[in-house]
Amino acid sequence: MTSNAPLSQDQLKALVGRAALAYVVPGEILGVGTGSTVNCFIDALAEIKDRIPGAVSSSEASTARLKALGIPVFDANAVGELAVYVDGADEIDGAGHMVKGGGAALTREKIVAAQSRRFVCIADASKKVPVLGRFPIPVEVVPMAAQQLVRRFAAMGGQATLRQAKDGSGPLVTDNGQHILDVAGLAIADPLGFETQVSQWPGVVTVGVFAHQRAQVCLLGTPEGVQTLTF
Ligand SMILES: O=C(CO)[C@H](O)[C@H](O)COP(=O)(O)O
Repeated sequence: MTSNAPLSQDQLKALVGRAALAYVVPGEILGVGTGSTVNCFIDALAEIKDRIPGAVSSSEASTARLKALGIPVFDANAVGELAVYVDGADEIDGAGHMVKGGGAALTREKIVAAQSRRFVCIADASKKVPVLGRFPIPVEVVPMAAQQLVRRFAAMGGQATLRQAKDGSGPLVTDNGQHILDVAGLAIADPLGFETQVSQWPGVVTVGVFAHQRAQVCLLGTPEGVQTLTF
């Protein structure tokens, strides 16, 4: 018996996670992002792990999942340029610019993306937006600069809040020992300019707008199946 029920968000994530296998280059180490969509990709990747030497990971969480599935994880400093980087996004616009960092892994994600020739973004269709900024922009910051940066964002019309740990223990601490500001209320008309400007503010480690490291391909999970966007 077949069902005509629309695919759930989880099913769409699984669909694009599997579709990304087509971009894995046999014999080459690949870069792996972070998040629930990437978890689907990692699970699918395990089925073809004999075809790749391993991965460079963008977070402790992805490293643990890769290793648990028997996929070797390499130090970014031990390898050269990567052919492909597969990661999710919180938002993606029509030019492949993204907002990332909902999972707090933005700094290592941007580093691995910068080490890779091609960024393949995997996302369900709800992530596609005309203009970035509906999702509050994550910014990883050095803790002592947090309130100074809250004021800087306020001056440009944004409301920045310090992200809290889910266990109620206080501010969330990233894999790099830093904090995250989530900046609401900004419509990012010029992603490249915004990323360039905010990256220069003292205390900013990484801004979660990925314009310099934009996607070249997006596999978007839609009710009609996987839509491939190229930028
Ligand atoms: O940037 C990220 C983590 O820092 C993720 O890619 C982004 O938050 C999307 O996650 P998900 O696939 O769970 O929706």
